[in-house]
Amino acid sequence: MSHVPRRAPRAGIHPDKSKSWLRRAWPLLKAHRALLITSLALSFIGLIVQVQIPNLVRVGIDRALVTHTAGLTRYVWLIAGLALTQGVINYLARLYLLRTAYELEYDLRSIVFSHLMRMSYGFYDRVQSGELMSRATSDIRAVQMYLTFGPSILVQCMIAVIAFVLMLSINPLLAVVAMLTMPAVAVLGVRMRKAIFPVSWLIQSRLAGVATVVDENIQGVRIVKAFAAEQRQVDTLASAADRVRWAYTTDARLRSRWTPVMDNLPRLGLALVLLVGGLMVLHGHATVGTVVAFNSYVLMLQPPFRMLGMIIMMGQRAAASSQRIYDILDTPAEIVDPPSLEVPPARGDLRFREVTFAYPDGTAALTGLDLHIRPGETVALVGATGSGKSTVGRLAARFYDVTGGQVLLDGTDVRDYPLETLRDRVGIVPDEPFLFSVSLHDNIAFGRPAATREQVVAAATAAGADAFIRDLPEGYDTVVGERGYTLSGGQRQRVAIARALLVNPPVLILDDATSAVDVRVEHEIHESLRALMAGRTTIMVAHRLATIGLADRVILIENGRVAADGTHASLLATEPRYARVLAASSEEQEAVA
Ligand SMILES: Nc1ncnc2c1ncn2[C@@H]1O[C@H](COP(=O)(O)OP(=O)(O)OP(=O)(O)O)[C@@H](O)[C@H]1O
Repeated sequence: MSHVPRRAPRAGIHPDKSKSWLRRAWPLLKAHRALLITSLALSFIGLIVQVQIPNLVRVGIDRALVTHTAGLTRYVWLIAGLALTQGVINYLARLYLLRTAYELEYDLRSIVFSHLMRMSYGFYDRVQSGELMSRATSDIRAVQMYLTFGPSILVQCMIAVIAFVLMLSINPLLAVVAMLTMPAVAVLGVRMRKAIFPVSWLIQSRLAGVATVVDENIQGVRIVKAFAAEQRQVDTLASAADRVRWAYTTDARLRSRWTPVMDNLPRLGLALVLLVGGLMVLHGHATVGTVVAFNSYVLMLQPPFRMLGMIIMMGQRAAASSQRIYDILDTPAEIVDPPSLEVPPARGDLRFREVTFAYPDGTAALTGLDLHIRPGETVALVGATGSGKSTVGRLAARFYDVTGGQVLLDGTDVRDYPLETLRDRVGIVPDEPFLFSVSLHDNIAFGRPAATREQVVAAATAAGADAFIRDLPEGYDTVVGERGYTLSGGQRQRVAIARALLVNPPVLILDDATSAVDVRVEHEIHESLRALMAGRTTIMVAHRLATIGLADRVILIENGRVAADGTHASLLATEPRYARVLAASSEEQEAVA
């Protein structure tokens, strides 16, 4: 996998939960202050320049056109020059603001994603992946928008103060008249946003609903077809799409009601200025240039007032979004590195001592499990469905921590190993392996990205994957996964085994990892495993007799503890429960076949 050098986030979120959301985000904002402040300062300077333009128009009209005391071109050039300057300044201000926004977004995304990667199995058991995706995208965007565009809008509002002061110095009465419509613009702007905003939320969540329906039905299209449920699923989509349509129509109705109001307020302002200003001109209390200039001010000042409503809503949304992001960041990783980093040399001795374990939702899975697996042993775990076999592997790799008792690897509690070392020593191949949408080489080298092609091929050969990979159009460079070549279940399992083998762990856990491979290939895999890695401790969660036959020892698990322990032959002879479990699982397999 190619590794792009990345920059670490410049700062984090303040860990103190009692602080307000903005104060917690402050370190992040502070880390980017140079860019943000430059952008705000530039936009402030740009606004000062902008405010000068109507004033120059006023002086130009009065002197060049009314009193003929100055030349016209001079003002034209001055105004053009100011407009150009303002354009350049605004260009830079906007560029820096957007850069700040995307830098912030990058940091937030890195912080959230790194945290998600640290979270343990228990966390992912509890949360919904769709919800996490939304937090990782729209919530981050909402916070970023407010943190950067919020200050920028506030700076734009300052234009109002500057312009008002300037207007007061020119004509106090007309200045007040020009500002008359502003409170109405601000109040109506807030009302408009309040009316429209909930509908925008609704649109977002309903669009997400449609996306989920589409996504699930495309992922599960084989099931839909198997049950000839196409029409029903189309109906499900239609009703989700109908909800989106309703939300959009409501949004359109609200917008078409509000937009004319908001658009006409400036015209009302213009009319007022023309009325009062015009009367003043007629009575000699104001100049024509003043009326023209004040018209420009009215038009210039309304947008920032309109945006006040937006900034309030953006603030509310950002507060809610930040809370959801903080909820993730405030969830501590349950499985973390221990303080002491002394570890014994790897031998592959695994011992479960009085282990009890319940999943985070309270389901008891292990209830006093005692088991010792010696270095180099191959052990099959056999038991009824739900008896706790997979859980044994998950605790050995410390995906979860035991509720009681201890899991010892080479005499040391797994909780005393640095996680990276532990995962190097305990390799686990799940029954439903996940492949990334990258090449087979990169999928196999996932745990050892620096591995050479020879090492990857050796691992694939041991896992019985080399032959079929070579037959693929692009061999090891074939891209698999969602957007690539589709492998069969058994082929995927072999790739996953190769991936675990490349790390060369002293303890290998095959959690039903060969269930989709036919018995002959399974035998080949185990033969090559045996030859290649004599001395490796292997635990197999096994249902098939053929798999069990490969084990030195069989452990019968019942209700989360060891019910019997011995060779296949001895258990078959002495343990009726073992015979019953085998009979049940072979019946199950026949039913599946
Ligand atoms: N992530 C989880 N959250 C909550 N309960 C779980 C979780 N995984 C497993 N369990 C429960 O823990 C118990 C033991 O599960 P485990 O997967 O270890 O059984 P198993 O023997 O491997 O079963 P199977 O042969 O069907 O794979 C079961 O009651 C199961 O429902």
